[in-house]
Amino acid sequence: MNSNTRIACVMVGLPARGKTYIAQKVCRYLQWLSVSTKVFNVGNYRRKLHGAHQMHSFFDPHNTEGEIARKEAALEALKDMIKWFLEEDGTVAIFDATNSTRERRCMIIDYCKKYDVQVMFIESICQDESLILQNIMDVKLSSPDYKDMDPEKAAEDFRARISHYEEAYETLNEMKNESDYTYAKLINVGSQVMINMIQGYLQSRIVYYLMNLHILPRNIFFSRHGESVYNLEGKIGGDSKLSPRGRKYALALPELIKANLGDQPLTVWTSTLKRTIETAKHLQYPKLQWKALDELDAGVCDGMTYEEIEAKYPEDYFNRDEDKFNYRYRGGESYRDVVYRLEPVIMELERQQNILIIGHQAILRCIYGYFQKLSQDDLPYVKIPLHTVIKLTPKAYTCQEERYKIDIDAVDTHRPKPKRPTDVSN
Ligand SMILES: O=P(O)(O)OC[C@H]1O[C@@](CO)(OP(=O)(O)O)[C@@H](O)[C@@H]1O
Repeated sequence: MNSNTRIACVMVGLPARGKTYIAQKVCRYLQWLSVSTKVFNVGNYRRKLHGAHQMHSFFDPHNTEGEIARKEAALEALKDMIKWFLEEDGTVAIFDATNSTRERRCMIIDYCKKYDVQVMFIESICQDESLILQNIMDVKLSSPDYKDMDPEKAAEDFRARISHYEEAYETLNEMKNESDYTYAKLINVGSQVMINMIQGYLQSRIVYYLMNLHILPRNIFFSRHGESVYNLEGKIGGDSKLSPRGRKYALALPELIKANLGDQPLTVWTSTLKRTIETAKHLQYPKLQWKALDELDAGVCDGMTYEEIEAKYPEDYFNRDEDKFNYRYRGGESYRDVVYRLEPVIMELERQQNILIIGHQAILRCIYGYFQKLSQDDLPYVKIPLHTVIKLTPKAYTCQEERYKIDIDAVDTHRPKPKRPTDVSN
């Protein structure tokens, strides 16, 4: 990938079409892959410049004052975006606004051209009235625009705002001077994607990701394998079997899943290692083994205890705690390496509905970190205990989380981040 690549993903579409949802998802996906990415939400600039409580008339295309004010907000956001590219070495900016007229899109293209920023439009079209309504209820009414307002009045005002935008809305159209624009048009998120002039690696990754997104309700379950013989002995890696308590956990798992899911369909994903396959043994669902889900490779330290590593490779042991995300075991992997190898798993997870992943400590940390937006500092230390099922339910912009601990004892394999004496300067 060319390190000078700068891409502005410019959202297009009427209000309440899921643009912000898509913007946030793409941002998270790229940040997780260590691509420097940031969302610029023009609504926030508008509120900062012109106050939060603008009623629908502000958005009327015949209201010249409102028109000027909205353009001003867009320009402010554009300036900040360019500043971010230049000063903070940004790679992908997501410009989140309606950008619903050709004039506005033309202005953005001209502005970005000057700074050698590629523009990729992402248009979201939604024809499903019930989804639009749900979006208004779930997201828009809690926006700062409608703080302390009667929800019915707020919904009415928001609908009037949409009508104003509808009046002026021009969909991306290759017949109307937009034939050389780079864009992806999403119709009813998850059902149809049309693309034009996509170029380069990053743009195609983004399009592929957009093609896999859906907004159907579903649950993602995570469980580590039951306690393994190596866990009991404090050894890392390896391919050991379950301990007697681990086998008990495997027996108890189906009931917990059934109690949560009822008769809904589910697919179980495991790694290719014995301890996850054994844990999935009693689950009566379709199963899939992924090599990509195998535990972080500890290289020369595989099969050792942390104490043995500290004694034999003290420098490595220290370095790992200094920067656990980037530390790569000799002949093995780092958390960063694991994130890259899990990319196809995330892509497939986005496409699927109910999935249970029976995985490993480091692997589940990386996948959980994607959904819960953990930083690279926190991700390698997050607690994913044995004999616990984590259920994630994706919501508008967050993931609701529940944890179910099965009452079967297991060792604790979590090592907290060691506290180093802080630098005392006077
Ligand atoms: O990154 P740290 O915190 O060492 O955790 C990863 C380790 O977790 C372990 C257990 O200590 O996972 P698992 O139980 O899946 O075998 C090791 O195999 C693995 O090296």
